[in-house]
Amino acid sequence: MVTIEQAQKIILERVPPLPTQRVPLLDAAGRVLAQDLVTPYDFPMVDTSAMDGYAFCFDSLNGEALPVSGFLPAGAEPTPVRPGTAVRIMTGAPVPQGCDTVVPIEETAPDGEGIVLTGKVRKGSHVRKRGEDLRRGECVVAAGRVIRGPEVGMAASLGMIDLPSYRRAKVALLATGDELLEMGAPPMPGRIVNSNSISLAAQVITLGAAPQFLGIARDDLVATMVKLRAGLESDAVVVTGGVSVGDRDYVKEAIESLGGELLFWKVNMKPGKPVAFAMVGNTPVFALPGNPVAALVGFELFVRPALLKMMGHRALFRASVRARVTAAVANRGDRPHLLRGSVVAQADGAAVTVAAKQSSANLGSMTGSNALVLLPPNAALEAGAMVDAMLLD
Ligand SMILES: Nc1nc2c(c(=O)[nH]1)N[C@H]1C(S)=C(S)[C@@H](COP(=O)(O)OP(=O)(O)OC[C@H]3O[C@@H](n4cnc5c(N)ncnc54)[C@H](O)[C@@H]3O)O[C@H]1N2
Ligand code: MOO
Repeated sequence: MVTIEQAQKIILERVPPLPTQRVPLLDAAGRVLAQDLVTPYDFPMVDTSAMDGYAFCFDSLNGEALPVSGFLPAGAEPTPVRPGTAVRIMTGAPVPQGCDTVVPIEETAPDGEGIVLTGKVRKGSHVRKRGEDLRRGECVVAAGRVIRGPEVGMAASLGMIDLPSYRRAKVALLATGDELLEMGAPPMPGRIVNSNSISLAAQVITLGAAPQFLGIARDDLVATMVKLRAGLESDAVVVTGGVSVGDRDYVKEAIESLGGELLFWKVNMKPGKPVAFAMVGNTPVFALPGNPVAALVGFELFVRPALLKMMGHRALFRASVRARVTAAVANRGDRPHLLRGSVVAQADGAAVTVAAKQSSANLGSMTGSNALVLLPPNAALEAGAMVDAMLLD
């Protein structure tokens, strides 16, 4: 049996990064940038007005009214401006030759055919200088950053239509168990609906990866091997159920019969002790327990960091906050217990309320929760004690 940290280390040492590819900007959103994005241009490309106002040469001011010689909206071609005159200019228009200063409309007053300046003016004011925002050759987004709205916007502003990014992991999901019913079937005594595959698929999508459903394998070695082999076409396989010590738990045997290298089985934690991890060729295979909460907790701790690493992410683990428990909690078992709870921000810091029912078969302990609190064996905490709560969203 390994610890949570040992299991994570073994997994992260083995999972390979996925290939990178250039993809259209919208498809790149949510992926990780594979190469530094470098601007081939200065931005702004020319000195540009930052205000709707008037542009002129500061040194030609002589206290007299300035005749206005033209109008320059954004997008128009600028023509040179004679010293001692001003041009009406709009925000975003290039500052024309002969001008170095802009005053906003509100700081001027009309005077015959021209204007007078009503406020104090500084030379060069309200002009965004060429290269002030970005310098040619500068890295504007570093490799390893997650691509979001601002990053695709930046790429578009450089004239690009695609970005080099890591591939989305294709994650095959296999459920095992004779008791399982297909989704949509009414649950009945002794039979349960396969909820794990859809739960895990939703988590996979949230990470920016792509789920692929392998369906349900009956409790039979050959049936499990056939489905598992189909999953090896994907970038990773996640199996649920059939990984404990039961007479019909065939998952480990199926992995090994396909030539897989079993790297660990059983992690010292609750829920989710019977977790196995294997490499079958280059494909990581995660065998999670069938209990729905154990499967989701196993996904959080082991599958999520692995998929993130494969997809080029640098931050692989969830953030934690120090939080006050709102009621006494205890772990009477001999395994570290990951309690599901709900963290809220309060005036005096974060508080976490641990779900009342913590059975690993009870999805209800997770549906209302947004955090996991690790309680060591035999720990007993009073209300108000401080814990680390790992935030799940
Ligand atoms: N003698 C022992 N028995 C068990 C041990 C043990 O150490 N010794 N460990 C227990 C723990 S802890 C867990 S967790 C479970 C995990 O067992 P398996 O991974 O083999 O899972 P199954 O037995 O196939 O299923 C457990 C449970 O989960 C339900 N299930 C299975 N698949 C799904 C699915 N796709 N969707 C929803 N629910 C599913 C299944 O019906 C069972 O109720 O083993 C303990 N036993
Ligand atoms: O590890 Mo199991 O999830 O305690 O039931």
